Amino acid sequence: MVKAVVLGAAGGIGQPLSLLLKTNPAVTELALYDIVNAPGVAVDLSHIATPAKVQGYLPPNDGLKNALTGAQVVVVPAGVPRKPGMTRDDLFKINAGIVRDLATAIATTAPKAFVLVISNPVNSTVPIVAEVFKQHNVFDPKRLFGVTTLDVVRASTFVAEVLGDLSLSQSITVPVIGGHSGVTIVPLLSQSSRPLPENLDKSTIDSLINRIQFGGDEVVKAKDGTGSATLSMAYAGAEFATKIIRAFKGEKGIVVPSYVNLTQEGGEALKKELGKEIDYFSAPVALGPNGIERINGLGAITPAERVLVDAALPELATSIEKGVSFIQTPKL
Ligand SMILES: NC(=O)c1ccc[n+]([C@@H]2O[C@H](COP(=O)([O-])OP(=O)(O)OC[C@H]3O[C@@H](n4cnc5c(N)ncnc54)[C@H](O)[C@@H]3O)[C@@H](O)[C@H]2O)c1
Ligand SMILES: O=C(O)C[C@H](O)C(=O)O
Repeated sequence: MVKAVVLGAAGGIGQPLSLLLKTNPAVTELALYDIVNAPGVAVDLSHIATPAKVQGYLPPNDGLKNALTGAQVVVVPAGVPRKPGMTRDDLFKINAGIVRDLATAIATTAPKAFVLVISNPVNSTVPIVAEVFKQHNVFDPKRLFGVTTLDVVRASTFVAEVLGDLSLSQSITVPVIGGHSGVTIVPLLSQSSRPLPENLDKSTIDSLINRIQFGGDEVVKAKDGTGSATLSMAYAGAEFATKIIRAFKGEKGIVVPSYVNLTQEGGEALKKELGKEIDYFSAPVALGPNGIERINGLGAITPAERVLVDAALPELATSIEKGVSFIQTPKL
């Protein structure tokens, strides 16, 4: 039995993500919570002929608590998206409080659930969730994930485009490490499961890296003020949730990049490799029934990739500190 919960289920990501979770036969219960429209979305999805029993919840009458009760997996795409000209960090002002309040509800109602954070800025919202859980003495780093899968999906697609054959995209995996914004997104093209041609010129490689790092801006610009990536994010979020559920149900050998807390198996070794005392980083993690079993290291990265990692660290550290102090600093 797997109960999955989507917080922010009526939004641009929430609706298609809920649809994809409803089509996952491993999900037996699907709870959809939003401050608006969730019951309608739930009734609509409930007519789909798959096992999950779907229920929608709004804030009144303990809606959030009832949605979360008994949850194994909680996916959080609640919050505002970017408009052209904004950075993800510009969303902090609104989304930090939303994520804090939802994390408080998860910590008190479903503290053992796997929490998958999509709301931006991910580099700060994941530390926010961790600090809230610490305040409630229920923090387990193995169960908290920043969803960076869209960067991985983009890397597969854009590499396949460079290779001139989109049909390759589903078989190409490229580890994307660091964090989830601009220069903190570090694709390790040298570790692509399908090597790039050796004679590829530097400007093609540089623009490929730049496109993966700023793929989100490409969508924000194209949507022209109406939001950011929703459909590709729903696909990526469902892919990630499916892997968490498969590992939870006992499948072995699943390794996925995710933005995680480094106070756990493999974290110290990774910090040594990074050469920086940092508490969160996106790296490939090995999954098991209790969440993260081990954080993997960087592998054999090239000197050029090392430059990208070094460039990511200062911004990451600032974003982490911003999230942590949002919870730790007493409000006047
Ligand atoms: N991690 C990633 O790769 C990634 C990718 C795309 C978007 N995002 C982020 O995901 C978030 C959502 O994007 P979207 O396009 O779906 O936005 P959206 O505005 O379409 O949907 C957000 C939903 O959250 C709901 N919401 C707001 N406050 C809430 C609360 N307190 N409790 C429950 N629900 C609440 C809204 O009612 C809305 O339905 C944004 O912060 C965006 O930046 C992250
Ligand atoms: O770009 C955004 O603001 C949304 C998301 O983080 C993305 O990468 O598409």
